[in-house]
Amino acid sequence: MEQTFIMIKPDGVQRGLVGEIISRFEEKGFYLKGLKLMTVERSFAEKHYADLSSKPFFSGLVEYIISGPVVAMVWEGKNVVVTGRKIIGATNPAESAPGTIRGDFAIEIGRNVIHGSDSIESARKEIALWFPEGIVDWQSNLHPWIYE
Ligand SMILES: Nc1ncnc2c1ncn2[C@@H]1O[C@H](COP(=O)(O)OP(=O)(O)OP(=O)(O)O)[C@@H](O)[C@H]1O
Repeated sequence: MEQTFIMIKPDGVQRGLVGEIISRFEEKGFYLKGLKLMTVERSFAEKHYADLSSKPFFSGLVEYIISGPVVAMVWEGKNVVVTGRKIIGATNPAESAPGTIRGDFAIEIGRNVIHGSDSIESARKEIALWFPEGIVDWQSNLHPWIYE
């Protein structure tokens, strides 16, 4: 089934939003397949955000991501990449709808609490980068209650 990479950024961890964010994905019906709290090196953050290296905010973005621990996760489910982005909300919290994570918990684009892969291909690359050891293989007993 489809998988996505979700990262709770340092502000989300510092602000005690880890449980709330995990709950939103769990309650939707997605399955948690990988989870770890970690700090990342500058070079690792630069690799994760390599596509944005030419942007003027790139160095500030990297400083932000390495400023404290992050929670790296893999979530699985039907359409989880697109639906995960909807749960997260628009990149700029000023434009994120209420009810989304950024709409409910963030004000500034540079402190927007959470990252989610923007395509199936990005998800594949990001999961390989963040979980080189692989992820846990398990199936939820709730599956028939969530899927037709
Ligand atoms: N103009 C900006 N100023 C400061 N930070 C920015 C700006 N634009 C984007 N960012 C930061 O860079 C991150 C990556 O930007 P991108 O355009 O890939 O948005 P996104 O895909 O919604 O976010 P993410 O990749 O974190 O899920 C944003 O989440 C935000 O933290």
